[in-house]
Amino acid sequence: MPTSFMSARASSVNPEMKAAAEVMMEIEANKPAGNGLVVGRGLSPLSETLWKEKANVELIGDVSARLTWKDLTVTVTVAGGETHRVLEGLTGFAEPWALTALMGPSGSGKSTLLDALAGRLAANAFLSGAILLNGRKAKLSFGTAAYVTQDDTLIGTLTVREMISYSARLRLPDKMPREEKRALVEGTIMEMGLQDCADTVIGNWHLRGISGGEKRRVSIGLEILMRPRLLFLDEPTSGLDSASAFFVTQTLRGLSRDGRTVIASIHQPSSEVFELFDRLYLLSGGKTVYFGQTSEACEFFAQAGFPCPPLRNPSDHFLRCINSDFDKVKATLKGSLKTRVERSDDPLDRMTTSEAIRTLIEFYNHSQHHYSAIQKVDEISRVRGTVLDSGGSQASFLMQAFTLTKRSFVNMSRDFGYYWLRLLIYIVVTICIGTIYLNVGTGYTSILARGACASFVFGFVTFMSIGGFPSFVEDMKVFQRERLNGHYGVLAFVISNTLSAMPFLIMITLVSGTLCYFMVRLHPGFTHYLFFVLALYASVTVVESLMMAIASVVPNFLMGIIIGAGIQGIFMLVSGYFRLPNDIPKPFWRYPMTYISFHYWALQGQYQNDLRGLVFDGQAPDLPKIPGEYILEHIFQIDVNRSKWLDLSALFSMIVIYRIFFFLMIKISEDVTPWIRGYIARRRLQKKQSSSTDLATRIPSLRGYVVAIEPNSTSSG
Ligand SMILES: Nc1ncnc2c1ncn2[C@@H]1O[C@H](COP(=O)(O)OP(=O)(O)OP(=O)(O)O)[C@@H](O)[C@H]1O
Repeated sequence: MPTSFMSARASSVNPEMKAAAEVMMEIEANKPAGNGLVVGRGLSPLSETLWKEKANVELIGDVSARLTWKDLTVTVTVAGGETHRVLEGLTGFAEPWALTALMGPSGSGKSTLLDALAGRLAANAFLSGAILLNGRKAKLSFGTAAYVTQDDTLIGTLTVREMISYSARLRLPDKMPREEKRALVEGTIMEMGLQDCADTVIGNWHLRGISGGEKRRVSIGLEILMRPRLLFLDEPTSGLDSASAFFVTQTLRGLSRDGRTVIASIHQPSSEVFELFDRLYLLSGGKTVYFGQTSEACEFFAQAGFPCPPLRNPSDHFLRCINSDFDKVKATLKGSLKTRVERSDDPLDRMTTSEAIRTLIEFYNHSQHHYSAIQKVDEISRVRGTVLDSGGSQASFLMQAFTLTKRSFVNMSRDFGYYWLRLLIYIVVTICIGTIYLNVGTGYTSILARGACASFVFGFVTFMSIGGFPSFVEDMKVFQRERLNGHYGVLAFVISNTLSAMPFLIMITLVSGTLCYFMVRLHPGFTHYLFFVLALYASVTVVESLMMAIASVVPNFLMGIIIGAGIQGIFMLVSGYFRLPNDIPKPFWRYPMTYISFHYWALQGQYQNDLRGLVFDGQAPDLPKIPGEYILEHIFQIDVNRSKWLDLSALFSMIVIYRIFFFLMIKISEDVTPWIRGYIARRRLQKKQSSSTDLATRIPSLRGYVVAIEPNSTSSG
């Protein structure tokens, strides 16, 4: 038997091992296809039974995902440093061949539980407890698990088919024939019932596109395309009509029947949809009300004293029993409904929902469901299964970079606001510059006019690139969703983002630069024209790169624009126009700020490009002519020994530096930030534990509680 498929830490001929070997032989028979795409069905229900009997063995080769969580508690820090427990001591599991529903009233913690399981908690949340995948601690983001979040972050200018096709090309192996890829895409479109809108654009602020429910189905389709081993869905049926909700849930059930592990939070399923779920996890106020077979939930509620009335949808009944948000309204109406309440045999009419929830939680904690959940979690956790590799992209780096560049280019070319409106504004503004400085000449006053014109072009015209920021923020949102689901790497994104914008930036700067150059009649000669256009292109690209780097840190478009504008304002101040270079206060403003400012390099280069070699009139007709070199050195205080091409190189280097910075910011937020947050969370927990130990030493009766807050803790994120 190949060692990659089996590693047993038990003696060679014990019965456990024999059974495990039988399991592995079956896995071997269901081995994934040779193209590397995991299409195997995992273990059959027969093997599943065998697997259940295993314990304390290492089971390698079974590519299905068994997720367990034990004593999971999530605490968030709210305003004023107060902490608030969102989830409290949850224990449960999710297995292949079973579709698990997470249900509960709004605010009960469904999304938080999914986020915690998927390793995507917010920065102010930290968790304690153990989450294990196949008996091991695992990082579930970046492709190991797929997650369909509540928001549909899609590219509005693409059609449904294009969106799914690009996604397929980004993730499927390069070697897979086009026909097969197309078949997968079409299959997904069919599964999600999107045939009728497959060629309709998704829609954005200026394009009316598909409906909200269709967007939801596209989001789900994008994730089920690769048949992930572990799939989380946050309210996949919200916004869908009952028929669509049924078919979508049926697809998810089909996926689970294929050996995948699927957990979905769901709000208000119809009885038909509800029956499609195998296991139900009911939450209220962050606590478990019920976890067990869906088919046994009604009996559980009946035993707890809350039988589901005939002809009522069980899920409606459960949610009515555990939603305490309207207790106050009920209390107010109690007087007017007195007679009805007295005659009613509904227990909920005779107690508040908070009381009902307390009763149910208490009942669950002492129920067989709870004990068997704990037993099952221990059983699954003991078996150390396969370390699931990232189920993300199987496409090569080049394929990812090429597809992303193409997709981004198509998106930009269709986005009116992104480039076309900007191109129009650039043309209008440069025509204004051209008419104001028309044929500037070489008179005495033109010296100042040329300086002012260059300063306006490299200061304000480049500043207008900030207008692309809202689109960058949208790009970043799509990137974050796709990246967390492992669709492609950071480098491929940064490269594609740089390349795809190039044609538009060249077009914008070529058109506006040419208009400005010839209308103002700057220093004649092709190299002078080329330098001017290249410096303009480099400056606009630096601003784009700077804004993209800001978008990676500040994903809010208003804050991003304010920060970007502030940075550019500071750069302009030290560019050498508003204050001459030698007069800029030292050391901070002169060094390093002038050298960091791209305006400084652009202006220095353009001054040289424009003035060197020209001769200007003196202040009066009888005064001698002034050579450009003299103006450069003595009026604009420019180092004439430095080549203007060096200034241009500095500008191009800045593009590279900002792009590297952009790359690093993403990597830091992915790798370093969670580590720091984890460290802080551990420190906080340790502090809490030591203060509890102090208390317990002083008050012996508290000792038992100290043990209760010592579960092995993991950091958030
Ligand atoms: N990072 C956070 N900071 C502050 N509060 C939070 C945070 N995350 C969750 N909460 C709070 O925890 C509670 C549970 O939120 P969660 O989004 O998990 O609920 P939900 O059951 O998914 O609700 P819905 O069905 O409305 O989406 C809410 O009261 C929410 O405000």
